[in-house]
Amino acid sequence: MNAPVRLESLGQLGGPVTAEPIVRFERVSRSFAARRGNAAVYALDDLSLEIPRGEIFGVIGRSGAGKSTLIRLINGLERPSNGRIIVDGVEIDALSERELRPVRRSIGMIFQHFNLLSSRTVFDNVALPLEVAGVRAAEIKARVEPLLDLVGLADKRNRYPSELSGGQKQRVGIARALATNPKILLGDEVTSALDPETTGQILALLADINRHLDVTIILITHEIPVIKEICHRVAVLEAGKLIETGRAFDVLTKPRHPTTSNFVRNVTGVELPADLARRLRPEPAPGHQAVLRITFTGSHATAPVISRLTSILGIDVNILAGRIDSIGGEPFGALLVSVPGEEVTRLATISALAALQLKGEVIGYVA
Ligand SMILES: Nc1ncnc2c1ncn2[C@@H]1O[C@H](COP(=O)(O)OP(=O)(O)OP(=O)(O)O)[C@@H](O)[C@H]1O
Repeated sequence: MNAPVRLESLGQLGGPVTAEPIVRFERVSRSFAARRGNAAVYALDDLSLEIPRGEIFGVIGRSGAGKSTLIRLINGLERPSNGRIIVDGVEIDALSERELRPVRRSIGMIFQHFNLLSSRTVFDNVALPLEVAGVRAAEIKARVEPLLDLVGLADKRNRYPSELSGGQKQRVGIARALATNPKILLGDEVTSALDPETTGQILALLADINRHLDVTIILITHEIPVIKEICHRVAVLEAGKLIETGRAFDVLTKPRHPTTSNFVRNVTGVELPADLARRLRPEPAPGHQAVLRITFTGSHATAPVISRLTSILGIDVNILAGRIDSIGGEPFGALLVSVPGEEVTRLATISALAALQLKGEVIGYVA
Protein backbone atom coordinates (compact mmCIF):
# COMPACT_ATOMS: atom_id res chain seq x y z
CA MET A 1 0.00 0.00 0.00
CA ASN A 2 1.38 3.41 -0.89
CA ALA A 3 1.65 6.18 1.69
CA PRO A 4 -1.08 8.83 1.54
CA VAL A 5 -0.41 11.57 -0.96
CA ARG A 6 1.13 14.68 0.59
CA LEU A 7 0.06 17.27 -1.89
CA GLU A 8 0.94 20.17 0.34
CA SER A 9 4.62 19.17 0.22
CA LEU A 10 4.61 19.65 -3.56
CA GLY A 11 4.19 23.40 -3.41
CA GLN A 12 2.26 25.52 -5.92
CA LEU A 13 -0.83 25.46 -3.72
CA GLY A 14 -3.10 28.45 -3.50
CA GLY A 15 -1.25 30.39 -6.18
CA PRO A 16 -3.03 33.54 -7.33
CA VAL A 17 -5.60 32.97 -10.03
CA THR A 18 -5.73 36.03 -12.23
CA ALA A 19 -7.70 36.92 -15.31
CA GLU A 20 -4.50 37.19 -17.35
CA PRO A 21 -4.26 34.09 -19.58
CA ILE A 22 -1.21 31.93 -18.90
CA VAL A 23 -0.57 31.57 -22.64
CA ARG A 24 -1.48 34.07 -25.32
CA PHE A 25 -0.89 33.70 -29.06
CA GLU A 26 -1.26 36.96 -30.96
CA ARG A 27 -1.57 36.49 -34.73
CA VAL A 28 1.03 33.73 -34.75
CA SER A 29 2.19 32.08 -37.95
CA ARG A 30 4.85 29.41 -38.34
CA SER A 31 5.86 28.57 -41.86
CA PHE A 32 8.45 26.15 -43.13
CA ALA A 33 10.42 27.17 -46.22
CA ALA A 34 9.60 25.79 -49.66
CA ARG A 35 11.78 22.83 -50.64
CA ARG A 36 12.44 20.97 -53.89
CA GLY A 37 9.61 22.61 -55.79
CA ASN A 38 7.09 22.26 -52.94
CA ALA A 39 5.31 25.37 -51.68
CA ALA A 40 6.06 26.71 -48.19
CA VAL A 41 4.00 25.01 -45.46
CA TYR A 42 2.06 27.08 -42.96
CA ALA A 43 1.99 24.81 -39.87
CA LEU A 44 0.16 27.66 -38.07
CA ASP A 45 -1.52 30.49 -39.92
CA ASP A 46 -2.37 33.79 -38.21
CA LEU A 47 -3.53 32.08 -35.02
CA SER A 48 -4.74 34.06 -32.00
CA LEU A 49 -5.61 32.11 -28.86
CA GLU A 50 -5.82 32.60 -25.10
CA ILE A 51 -5.35 29.76 -22.63
CA PRO A 52 -6.73 30.66 -19.19
CA ARG A 53 -4.60 30.05 -16.12
CA GLY A 54 -5.47 27.03 -14.02
CA GLU A 55 -7.57 25.18 -16.60
CA ILE A 56 -7.20 21.99 -18.60
CA PHE A 57 -7.12 23.14 -22.20
CA GLY A 58 -7.42 20.70 -25.09
CA VAL A 59 -6.18 21.30 -28.62
CA ILE A 60 -7.73 18.94 -31.12
CA GLY A 61 -7.14 18.51 -34.82
CA ARG A 62 -6.39 15.93 -37.45
CA SER A 63 -2.87 14.86 -38.36
CA GLY A 64 -0.99 17.84 -39.78
CA ALA A 65 -3.38 20.43 -38.33
CA GLY A 66 -0.52 22.13 -36.46
CA LYS A 67 -0.98 20.79 -32.91
CA SER A 68 2.65 19.78 -32.30
CA THR A 69 3.85 23.07 -33.72
CA LEU A 70 1.57 24.91 -31.30
CA ILE A 71 2.99 23.21 -28.22
CA ARG A 72 6.55 23.48 -29.48
CA LEU A 73 5.97 27.22 -29.79
CA ILE A 74 4.80 27.38 -26.16
CA ASN A 75 8.01 25.86 -24.81
CA GLY A 76 10.20 27.74 -27.27
CA LEU A 77 11.36 24.67 -29.23
CA GLU A 78 9.99 26.42 -32.32
CA ARG A 79 10.04 30.13 -33.08
CA PRO A 80 7.12 31.88 -34.77
CA SER A 81 7.62 33.32 -38.24
CA ASN A 82 5.21 36.12 -37.27
CA GLY A 83 3.25 37.21 -34.23
CA ARG A 84 3.77 37.24 -30.46
CA ILE A 85 3.63 34.45 -27.89
CA ILE A 86 3.26 35.42 -24.24
CA VAL A 87 3.76 32.71 -21.62
CA ASP A 88 3.05 33.64 -18.01
CA GLY A 89 3.54 37.33 -18.78
CA VAL A 90 6.81 36.87 -20.73
CA GLU A 91 7.01 37.43 -24.47
CA ILE A 92 9.00 34.33 -25.31
CA ASP A 93 9.44 34.91 -29.04
CA ALA A 94 11.77 37.77 -28.16
CA LEU A 95 14.02 35.71 -25.83
CA SER A 96 17.46 34.27 -26.48
CA GLU A 97 18.09 30.54 -25.90
CA ARG A 98 19.68 31.40 -22.55
CA GLU A 99 16.73 33.58 -21.49
CA LEU A 100 14.36 30.78 -22.48
CA ARG A 101 15.82 28.30 -19.95
CA PRO A 102 13.86 29.48 -16.88
CA VAL A 103 10.69 29.60 -18.98
CA ARG A 104 11.28 26.00 -20.07
CA ARG A 105 11.81 24.97 -16.43
CA SER A 106 8.33 26.32 -15.65
CA ILE A 107 6.85 24.04 -18.30
CA GLY A 108 6.66 20.25 -17.91
CA MET A 109 6.18 17.95 -20.88
CA ILE A 110 4.43 14.57 -21.08
CA PHE A 111 4.87 12.42 -24.20
CA GLN A 112 2.83 9.82 -26.04
CA HIS A 113 5.63 7.22 -25.81
CA PHE A 114 6.73 8.30 -22.32
CA ASN A 115 10.40 9.01 -23.32
CA LEU A 116 11.84 7.35 -20.21
CA LEU A 117 15.52 6.42 -19.92
CA SER A 118 15.65 2.63 -19.89
CA SER A 119 18.91 2.50 -17.90
CA ARG A 120 17.45 4.55 -15.01
CA THR A 121 15.08 3.42 -12.28
CA VAL A 122 11.68 5.03 -11.76
CA PHE A 123 13.14 7.26 -9.02
CA ASP A 124 16.10 8.28 -11.17
CA ASN A 125 13.90 9.06 -14.18
CA VAL A 126 11.78 11.42 -12.07
CA ALA A 127 14.94 12.91 -10.52
CA LEU A 128 16.57 13.62 -13.89
CA PRO A 129 15.29 17.18 -14.49
CA LEU A 130 16.33 18.10 -10.94
CA GLU A 131 19.82 16.67 -11.47
CA VAL A 132 20.11 18.65 -14.70
CA ALA A 133 19.08 21.79 -12.77
CA GLY A 134 21.87 21.12 -10.22
CA VAL A 135 19.57 20.40 -7.25
CA ARG A 136 21.27 18.74 -4.21
CA ALA A 137 20.63 15.02 -3.57
CA ALA A 138 18.72 15.59 -0.30
CA GLU A 139 16.39 18.07 -1.98
CA ILE A 140 15.91 15.72 -4.90
CA LYS A 141 14.80 12.96 -2.51
CA ALA A 142 12.42 15.33 -0.71
CA ARG A 143 10.89 16.34 -4.02
CA VAL A 144 10.75 12.98 -5.84
CA GLU A 145 9.26 10.87 -3.05
CA PRO A 146 5.98 12.80 -2.70
CA LEU A 147 5.72 12.84 -6.49
CA LEU A 148 5.98 9.04 -6.58
CA ASP A 149 3.26 8.91 -3.91
CA LEU A 150 1.13 11.27 -5.97
CA VAL A 151 1.28 9.10 -9.08
CA GLY A 152 0.87 5.88 -7.06
CA LEU A 153 4.31 4.44 -7.81
CA ALA A 154 6.11 4.63 -4.45
CA ASP A 155 6.44 0.84 -4.40
CA LYS A 156 8.02 0.84 -7.88
CA ARG A 157 10.73 3.41 -7.15
CA ASN A 158 13.60 0.95 -7.85
CA ARG A 159 12.06 -0.67 -10.92
CA TYR A 160 13.21 -0.05 -14.48
CA PRO A 161 10.89 1.14 -17.28
CA SER A 162 10.95 -2.33 -18.93
CA GLU A 163 9.31 -3.72 -15.76
CA LEU A 164 6.35 -1.32 -15.95
CA SER A 165 3.01 -1.32 -17.79
CA GLY A 166 2.19 1.50 -20.23
CA GLY A 167 0.04 3.25 -17.66
CA GLN A 168 2.79 3.01 -15.03
CA LYS A 169 5.34 4.38 -17.51
CA GLN A 170 3.04 7.33 -18.19
CA ARG A 171 2.74 7.92 -14.42
CA VAL A 172 6.55 8.14 -14.29
CA GLY A 173 6.40 10.58 -17.20
CA ILE A 174 3.88 12.71 -15.30
CA ALA A 175 5.92 12.68 -12.08
CA ARG A 176 9.05 13.66 -14.05
CA ALA A 177 7.15 16.49 -15.75
CA LEU A 178 6.12 17.79 -12.31
CA ALA A 179 9.61 17.54 -10.78
CA THR A 180 10.61 21.14 -11.43
CA ASN A 181 7.34 22.46 -10.02
CA PRO A 182 6.05 23.73 -13.37
CA LYS A 183 3.18 26.13 -13.85
CA ILE A 184 2.23 24.50 -17.14
CA LEU A 185 2.10 20.86 -18.18
CA LEU A 186 2.12 20.22 -21.92
CA GLY A 187 0.81 16.83 -23.01
CA ASP A 188 1.42 15.43 -26.48
CA GLU A 189 -1.14 12.67 -27.18
CA VAL A 190 -0.58 11.40 -23.63
CA THR A 191 -3.10 8.57 -23.78
CA SER A 192 -2.85 7.51 -27.43
CA ALA A 193 -0.66 4.50 -26.58
CA LEU A 194 -2.90 3.32 -23.71
CA ASP A 195 -5.98 1.10 -23.49
CA PRO A 196 -9.31 2.75 -22.60
CA GLU A 197 -9.25 1.78 -18.91
CA THR A 198 -5.69 3.00 -18.40
CA THR A 199 -6.56 6.13 -20.39
CA GLY A 200 -9.35 6.85 -17.89
CA GLN A 201 -6.97 6.45 -14.96
CA ILE A 202 -4.32 8.72 -16.47
CA LEU A 203 -6.90 11.39 -17.32
CA ALA A 204 -8.27 11.19 -13.76
CA LEU A 205 -4.74 11.65 -12.42
CA LEU A 206 -4.22 14.72 -14.63
CA ALA A 207 -7.55 16.19 -13.48
CA ASP A 208 -6.46 15.63 -9.87
CA ILE A 209 -3.11 17.33 -10.48
CA ASN A 210 -4.85 20.28 -12.13
CA ARG A 211 -7.22 20.66 -9.18
CA HIS A 212 -4.75 20.22 -6.34
CA LEU A 213 -1.48 21.59 -7.68
CA ASP A 214 -2.85 24.58 -9.59
CA VAL A 215 -1.06 23.55 -12.77
CA THR A 216 -2.46 24.62 -16.13
CA ILE A 217 -2.58 21.58 -18.41
CA ILE A 218 -2.51 21.86 -22.20
CA LEU A 219 -3.23 18.62 -24.02
CA ILE A 220 -2.95 18.10 -27.73
CA THR A 221 -4.93 15.18 -29.01
CA HIS A 222 -6.85 13.78 -31.94
CA GLU A 223 -9.18 11.95 -29.54
CA ILE A 224 -12.45 13.66 -28.59
CA PRO A 225 -12.88 11.42 -25.49
CA VAL A 226 -9.83 13.14 -23.95
CA ILE A 227 -11.53 16.52 -24.42
CA LYS A 228 -14.84 15.16 -23.18
CA GLU A 229 -13.40 13.59 -20.03
CA ILE A 230 -11.27 16.35 -18.57
CA CYS A 231 -10.89 19.51 -20.64
CA HIS A 232 -12.51 22.74 -19.49
CA ARG A 233 -11.89 24.40 -22.83
CA VAL A 234 -10.93 23.30 -26.29
CA ALA A 235 -9.46 24.76 -29.46
CA VAL A 236 -10.04 23.01 -32.78
CA LEU A 237 -7.29 23.39 -35.40
CA GLU A 238 -7.49 22.70 -39.09
CA ALA A 239 -4.71 23.32 -41.61
CA GLY A 240 -2.93 25.64 -39.19
CA LYS A 241 -6.00 27.75 -38.46
CA LEU A 242 -8.11 28.00 -35.34
CA ILE A 243 -11.58 27.05 -36.50
CA GLU A 244 -13.39 26.98 -33.17
CA THR A 245 -12.69 27.51 -29.48
CA GLY A 246 -14.70 27.76 -26.29
CA ARG A 247 -15.92 25.78 -23.29
CA ALA A 248 -15.56 22.07 -24.06
CA PHE A 249 -19.22 21.50 -23.21
CA ASP A 250 -20.39 24.18 -25.66
CA VAL A 251 -18.06 23.18 -28.49
CA LEU A 252 -18.93 19.49 -28.14
CA THR A 253 -22.67 19.90 -27.77
CA LYS A 254 -23.11 22.78 -30.23
CA PRO A 255 -20.27 22.52 -32.75
CA ARG A 256 -20.33 25.38 -35.24
CA HIS A 257 -17.81 24.09 -37.77
CA PRO A 258 -18.38 20.94 -39.89
CA THR A 259 -14.95 19.56 -38.91
CA THR A 260 -15.88 19.83 -35.24
CA SER A 261 -19.24 18.17 -35.95
CA ASN A 262 -17.38 15.27 -37.54
CA PHE A 263 -15.12 14.94 -34.52
CA VAL A 264 -17.99 14.91 -32.03
CA ARG A 265 -20.46 12.77 -33.97
CA ASN A 266 -19.47 9.47 -32.38
CA VAL A 267 -19.12 10.89 -28.92
CA THR A 268 -22.17 13.06 -28.42
CA GLY A 269 -24.38 11.89 -31.24
CA VAL A 270 -26.98 9.18 -31.25
CA GLU A 271 -27.83 7.13 -34.32
CA LEU A 272 -31.07 5.50 -35.41
CA PRO A 273 -30.97 1.70 -35.65
CA ALA A 274 -29.86 0.86 -39.23
CA ASP A 275 -33.22 -0.53 -40.45
CA LEU A 276 -35.07 2.58 -39.23
CA ALA A 277 -32.46 4.91 -40.73
CA ARG A 278 -33.00 3.19 -44.12
CA ARG A 279 -36.75 3.74 -43.86
CA LEU A 280 -36.49 7.40 -42.84
CA ARG A 281 -38.20 9.77 -45.32
CA PRO A 282 -37.71 13.55 -45.51
CA GLU A 283 -41.40 14.40 -46.10
CA PRO A 284 -44.45 13.52 -43.99
CA ALA A 285 -47.14 11.18 -45.36
CA PRO A 286 -50.53 10.19 -43.94
CA GLY A 287 -50.22 7.73 -41.06
CA HIS A 288 -46.41 8.20 -40.74
CA GLN A 289 -44.66 8.84 -37.45
CA ALA A 290 -42.39 11.87 -37.02
CA VAL A 291 -38.87 11.05 -35.72
CA LEU A 292 -37.55 13.69 -33.34
CA ARG A 293 -34.10 14.25 -31.92
CA ILE A 294 -34.32 15.66 -28.39
CA THR A 295 -31.16 17.18 -26.98
CA PHE A 296 -30.66 17.60 -23.25
CA THR A 297 -28.02 19.72 -21.60
CA GLY A 298 -27.10 20.68 -18.05
CA SER A 299 -29.70 20.14 -15.35
CA HIS A 300 -32.36 19.33 -17.96
CA ALA A 301 -30.44 16.22 -19.00
CA THR A 302 -32.14 14.16 -16.35
CA ALA A 303 -35.68 15.54 -16.89
CA PRO A 304 -38.36 12.79 -17.12
CA VAL A 305 -39.18 13.93 -20.65
CA ILE A 306 -41.20 11.01 -21.96
CA SER A 307 -43.65 10.92 -19.07
CA ARG A 308 -44.03 14.72 -19.24
CA LEU A 309 -44.74 14.68 -22.99
CA THR A 310 -47.24 11.86 -22.55
CA SER A 311 -49.04 13.62 -19.72
CA ILE A 312 -48.98 17.12 -21.33
CA LEU A 313 -50.00 16.03 -24.85
CA GLY A 314 -51.77 12.72 -24.22
CA ILE A 315 -49.85 11.03 -27.08
CA ASP A 316 -47.77 7.85 -27.35
CA VAL A 317 -44.04 8.55 -27.50
CA ASN A 318 -41.79 5.69 -28.62
CA ILE A 319 -38.10 5.70 -27.71
CA LEU A 320 -35.97 4.66 -30.72
CA ALA A 321 -32.44 5.31 -29.42
CA GLY A 322 -30.76 7.38 -26.74
CA ARG A 323 -27.69 8.18 -24.74
CA ILE A 324 -27.02 10.10 -21.55
CA ASP A 325 -23.44 11.11 -20.92
CA SER A 326 -21.42 13.84 -19.33
CA ILE A 327 -18.85 16.29 -20.65
CA GLY A 328 -16.40 17.51 -18.04
CA GLY A 329 -18.92 16.39 -15.39
CA GLU A 330 -21.87 18.27 -16.96
CA PRO A 331 -24.71 15.99 -18.04
CA PHE A 332 -25.60 15.83 -21.69
CA GLY A 333 -27.92 13.55 -23.62
CA ALA A 334 -29.76 12.90 -26.83
CA LEU A 335 -32.87 10.86 -27.45
CA LEU A 336 -34.51 9.80 -30.70
CA VAL A 337 -38.26 9.29 -30.35
CA SER A 338 -41.22 8.93 -32.66
CA VAL A 339 -44.59 10.66 -32.23
CA PRO A 340 -47.69 10.72 -34.45
CA GLY A 341 -46.69 12.58 -37.63
CA GLU A 342 -49.57 15.04 -38.13
CA GLU A 343 -48.42 18.63 -38.21
CA VAL A 344 -50.47 19.68 -35.21
CA THR A 345 -48.93 16.93 -33.02
CA ARG A 346 -45.40 17.66 -34.24
CA LEU A 347 -45.68 21.35 -33.49
CA ALA A 348 -47.30 20.70 -30.11
CA THR A 349 -44.49 18.28 -29.21
CA ILE A 350 -41.77 20.77 -30.14
CA SER A 351 -43.39 23.57 -28.14
CA ALA A 352 -43.93 21.22 -25.16
CA LEU A 353 -40.21 20.37 -25.34
CA ALA A 354 -39.33 24.06 -25.50
CA ALA A 355 -41.46 24.64 -22.40
CA LEU A 356 -39.35 21.94 -20.70
CA GLN A 357 -36.25 23.84 -21.93
CA LEU A 358 -35.26 20.99 -24.22
CA LYS A 359 -34.37 21.23 -27.90
CA GLY A 360 -36.42 19.09 -30.27
CA GLU A 361 -36.03 18.79 -34.04
CA VAL A 362 -37.79 16.59 -36.58
CA ILE A 363 -35.20 14.56 -38.50
CA GLY A 364 -37.63 12.64 -40.74
CA TYR A 365 -40.65 10.37 -40.98
CA VAL A 366 -41.20 6.61 -40.90
CA ALA A 367 -44.17 4.49 -41.83
N1 LIG B 1 10.16 21.00 -39.58
C1 LIG B 1 9.21 21.01 -40.50
N2 LIG B 1 9.50 21.23 -41.81
C2 LIG B 1 8.54 21.27 -42.75
N3 LIG B 1 7.23 21.11 -42.49
C3 LIG B 1 6.86 20.90 -41.22
C4 LIG B 1 7.82 20.84 -40.15
N4 LIG B 1 7.15 20.61 -38.98
C5 LIG B 1 5.84 20.54 -39.31
N5 LIG B 1 5.66 20.71 -40.63
C6 LIG B 1 4.37 20.70 -41.35
O1 LIG B 1 3.47 21.54 -40.66
C7 LIG B 1 2.17 20.98 -40.62
C8 LIG B 1 1.70 20.84 -39.16
O2 LIG B 1 2.52 19.88 -38.51
P1 LIG B 1 2.30 19.47 -36.98
O3 LIG B 1 3.32 18.39 -36.67
O4 LIG B 1 2.30 20.67 -36.14
O5 LIG B 1 0.84 18.84 -37.04
P2 LIG B 1 0.08 17.92 -35.98
O6 LIG B 1 -1.32 18.43 -35.92
O7 LIG B 1 0.85 17.86 -34.72
O8 LIG B 1 0.11 16.50 -36.69
P3 LIG B 1 0.22 15.02 -36.02
O9 LIG B 1 -1.07 14.82 -35.26
O10 LIG B 1 0.35 14.12 -37.23
O11 LIG B 1 1.43 15.03 -35.15
C9 LIG B 1 2.26 19.66 -41.38
O12 LIG B 1 1.83 19.87 -42.69
C10 LIG B 1 3.73 19.32 -41.35
O13 LIG B 1 4.09 18.56 -42.46
